[in-house]
Order: sequence, then C-alpha cells, then structure tokens
Amino acid sequence: IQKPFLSTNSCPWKPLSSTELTCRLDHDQHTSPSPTPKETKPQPPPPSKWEATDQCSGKFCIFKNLGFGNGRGMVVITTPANIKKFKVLEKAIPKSSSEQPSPPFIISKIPGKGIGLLSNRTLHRGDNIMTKSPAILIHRTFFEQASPQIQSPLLKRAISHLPKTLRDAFLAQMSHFPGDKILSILATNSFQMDLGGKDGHHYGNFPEVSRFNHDCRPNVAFRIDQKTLTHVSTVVRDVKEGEELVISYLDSLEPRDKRQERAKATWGFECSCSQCSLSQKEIKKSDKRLEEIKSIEGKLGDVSSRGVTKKMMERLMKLYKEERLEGNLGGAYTLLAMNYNMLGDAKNAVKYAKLGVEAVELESGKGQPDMEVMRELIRDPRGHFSWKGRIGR
Ligand SMILES: C[S@@+](CC[C@H](N)C(=O)[O-])C[C@H]1O[C@@H](n2cnc3c(N)ncnc32)[C@H](O)[C@@H]1O
Repeated sequence: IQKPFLSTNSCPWKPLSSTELTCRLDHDQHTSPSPTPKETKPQPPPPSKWEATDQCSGKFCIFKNLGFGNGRGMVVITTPANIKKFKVLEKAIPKSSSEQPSPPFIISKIPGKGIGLLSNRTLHRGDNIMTKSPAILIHRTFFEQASPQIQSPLLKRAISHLPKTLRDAFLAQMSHFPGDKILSILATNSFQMDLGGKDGHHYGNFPEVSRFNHDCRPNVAFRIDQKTLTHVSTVVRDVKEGEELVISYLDSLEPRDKRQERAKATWGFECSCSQCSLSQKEIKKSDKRLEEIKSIEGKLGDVSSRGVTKKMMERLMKLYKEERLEGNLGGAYTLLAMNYNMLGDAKNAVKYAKLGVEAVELESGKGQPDMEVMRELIRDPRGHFSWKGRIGR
C-alpha cells in the first residue's frame, strides 16, 4: 500500500471548473507558494456549439466547442462528415459530467513512476473514479496520411483553442518520445475511440485520466462509453485509503516477459508494478497460472471439447483469484455460466450468469450483445439453448 508520503508531495484533485487545475507537482521547479488568484467574477460558460475553423490540412479540419461539457471545452481534428456525429453526442453528455465535487483520490508523486493517483478513502468494487470527456479527438488517418510537418502545426493550433484550464492540463501530461511535444503527449496518452459508422475511428486524449499509472494487476477498470464518448473508470476490488489507483495498459493475461516488452516498446518504461516486481520464483508460478487459465478457457469455450468438469471450473476461479485478475472476470464468469448450464447445473449457471452481467457491464459498459444470452439464461436456465448441451437432454 502506498501512502501519500509528504503533504507537500501530493495535491488534492481540483475539478476543471476551478481557477487553477494543474497540480504544482507537474512543475517540480515551482516550489514557492502559488500567488492568490485575483478576485474575478466567474463567467458563465459559453453555449455548447460546434464551430468549424478554417484551419485545415487536406480533408482534416479543426472543429471546436468551447462550451462543451459545461465550459470544459473540446477540439476535434476530423472530416466535416464526422463532426455531424458530435452534434448528436452533445445531447448525450450530462451537463455536469466533467465536474466531480469530491473525487476519491489525490494526485501524488509515486516512487519510480512519476505522478499517480492515490485513493483518499476506502473504495469498493463498482465505485466510480472519474468519468471524463476528451480534450481532443483526432481522426486515426490524420496520423497515417499527414506528415509530421503538417501534423505538428495543426495540432498546436487545435490545442491553442482549448480553454486555458484544459489546455494547461493537456500540456502538463507526461510525454515519452523525442521531437514534437504535442505529438509525444498524444503518443503516450491516447485511447482508441469509435464514433460509429464506417469512418469513425479516432484517438482521444483525456488529460486527467493520463495520471493513472499502469499495473498488470489493476484495481481499476476503464472503458470508453460509446454513447457519450466518455472515459469511465471503476474500482474492481476493495481499495484502502492511500492505495495507488492503477489501470492496466496491457493484456494482463500475457506472461510477464511479454508484458514487460510491450510496456517498454509502447510507453518506454520498465514496468515496476506489483506483479512484475515479484520474486523470480513467484513470477514463474504466475506465468504458469496464466498458461493454465488460457488452457482451461480454451476447453470451456469449445462446445466439442470432452472432459469439461465442475472441478475444472472451480480451478479456473481459484486461478483468477490467485492472480488478482478482478478486472478481467467478465469473460470467465460468462464461460462458467454457459458450461454449468451445459452440465445441467442450473443453480451455478444462474449464479455465474448474474456475476457475468455485473462484471461485463463494469468492464465494457451496458448493452453488450452477449449479455442478452446471459439474461435469457438467468430467466430460464432449463429452457436455454445451452441446457445440458454437454451431457445430452
Ligand atoms: C500515462 S502516464 C501515467 C502518469 C505519469 N506517471 C505522470 O507522471 O504523468 C504513463 C507513464 O507513467 C510511467 N508509469 C506508468 N506506470 C508505470 C509502472 N508500472 N512502472 C513504471 N513507470 C510507470 C511511465 O513513465 C509511463 O510512460
């Protein structure tokens, strides 16, 4: 458990509407107390309205909405056809979604990782950490089709349109790569997002979310809500006050060497997370467990496989628990629900189907296609297409 070590080394989180967003930990050289902000009358946010700018490169233009999210603001580099999708989106975002009066964390220095988030209270599975809309969204092909000489000035102009608080938060993000700062920030801190339709692939950047460090055994899961395009982060197991809140940037089910390789190649860091810093002996055991998880899930996922037993399923649950994979349970629960039903065990099938719905919604959001199958199973396990599928009706 990591405690905030010195009060001077941690900042309380401030919602974006405040006059000073950027925690001074971002700028270590500034150690003197910040001047008291001048008394200014708070201005009402501008109305939420998308505007096209004349700043374009080929088919990509900058669009801005300074009133988005109750004055939080957002800029987009995309095609005019895509911007129409945002007009719908605007209505889907609740006015207050960018503000959180009492967030459950503080920003703090974390040894060996730069800045991170520490919980400021006890948290439980299902608790929301934050829900944020992006500061900037950029069409995927902008990076593929435009040269860096074209990308850099357009990105710089786009960021310059953001309201000051969000712009400062954007520029304070960690960047790992040499060359253009904005490109490097985006390469270190972006998420893939899909606006739907055949040309909907974009990258989104959420400055506040960028403070989550990585852990191969995270206590927080995240998802992009496709309806509101917000980044939603949720606690997956009990968290004590002072514990670091961490998400996984990687596939947690890969062996340690592969995870290390990917962290280095994509984000340029040697992963020093709770799982990667185990002893060699424990790492070997962990990799073996991960292999066994893949093998059991392979059998459970194949309707033609023979020898599926309840013992095998109990073993799978034990492996997940030992590996602390509470953020990846949705798929495992769903497999168990189906297989218990295929073995004619309605009680366990319904139990795991209910757990599956909860876990999948937490990990991926509501409305996932497979969840209707789980709900049908919960309603009537014996009438479900999977009933006794492995043993004959
Ligand atoms: C998205 S940022 C996370 C916030 C960052 N620590 C900061 O100060 O803003 C990703 C960077 O944080 C650091 N980091 C995140 N997780 C880490 C880990 N498990 N071990 C070491 N460094 C880590 C790496 O430098 C990585 O490139």
